[in-house]
Amino acid sequence: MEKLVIVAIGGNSLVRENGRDSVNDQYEAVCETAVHIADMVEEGYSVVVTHGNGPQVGFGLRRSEIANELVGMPSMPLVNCVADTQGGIGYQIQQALTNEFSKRGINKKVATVITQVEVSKDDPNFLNPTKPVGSFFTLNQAEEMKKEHPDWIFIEDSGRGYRRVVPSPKPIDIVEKDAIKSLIESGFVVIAVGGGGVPVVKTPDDSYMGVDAVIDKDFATSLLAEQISAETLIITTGVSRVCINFGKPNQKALDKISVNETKQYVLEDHFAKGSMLPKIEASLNFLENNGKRVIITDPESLKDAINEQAGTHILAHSECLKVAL
Ligand SMILES: Nc1ncnc2c1ncn2[C@@H]1O[C@H](COP(=O)(O)OP(=O)(O)O)[C@@H](O)[C@H]1O
Ligand SMILES: NC(=O)OP(=O)(O)O
Repeated sequence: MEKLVIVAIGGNSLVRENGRDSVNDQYEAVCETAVHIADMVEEGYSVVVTHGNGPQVGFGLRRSEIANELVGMPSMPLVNCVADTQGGIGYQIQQALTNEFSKRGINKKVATVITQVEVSKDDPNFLNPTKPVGSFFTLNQAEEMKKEHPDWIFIEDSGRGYRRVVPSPKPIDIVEKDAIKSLIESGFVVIAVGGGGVPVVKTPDDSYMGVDAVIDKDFATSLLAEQISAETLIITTGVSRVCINFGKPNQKALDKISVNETKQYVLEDHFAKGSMLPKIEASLNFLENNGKRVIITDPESLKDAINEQAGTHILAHSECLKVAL
């Protein structure tokens, strides 16, 4: 039986630096990541892919706002912007993987599942927006924009600039989990919970209804990993390893750490809110709910990382004991 691995692709890792952030540039980045995912499939892993949408959902929301401001087009609710990014990025990953598999003669089919993710309507995060979306701005630019749009909230994002934030409730259930499981069991490489999933709440008559928010894809990925009993959770992002003292002269990259060490680093405030902290919290959730190992790395290091030659590895307690023996 193939080992089940879930790989989360960061939304920022698909947006190129130096302004190369068109849809075509993003497809190029997706194709590069597809090469590394195909390497893992060739090594015999059963792979589920999830992805972020932080930059892309912000771009979509802004496009809709500008069209509304300039020509009065009806604006697009945030929840629909999320669904659009799930379809748009899922399409690119699906095509890139299908082409890569065909080029290498890998006999695997790919399917993207439009995934609704249930959240609680009473989640306190609706009142305290924390999820950065869209472009990065200077402090001056953010202050100018705030004059025009007093209701927008900006935060500083890991030394990279200022970004708008939107509410980010915690995921509590993956509505399409059974469909995802069936596809995995039938041998598909499945792409799911894109952009953290389309956020929905249960109504009093037990129906689902979309809500305006962006779920953190690391939390949604960790929940999906738990619900499909994945062995390994891999989070790819812009750095090859997680660091302590990040961005300081005494920055140190982490290679292999235990759950307890990780918790200690969280208490010491080593991981930035809205960027690295959710990845770490999602990793701890997974490991405390029967997950075996988490790897955080950049897409280029995927193959080496799964063979323990790269990345930051966070190990469940029992796995640490195995390493020590
Ligand atoms: N302690 C840390 N170690 C490594 N990177 C960190 C740390 N704290 C913050 N970061 C930043 O967080 C980024 C990852 O968050 P982000 O770009 O928001 O994720 P995503 O790739 O999911 O879009 C890294 O590329 C790095 O710039
Ligand atoms: N939805 C989400 O968490 O996206 P990013 O990973 O791009 O921030």
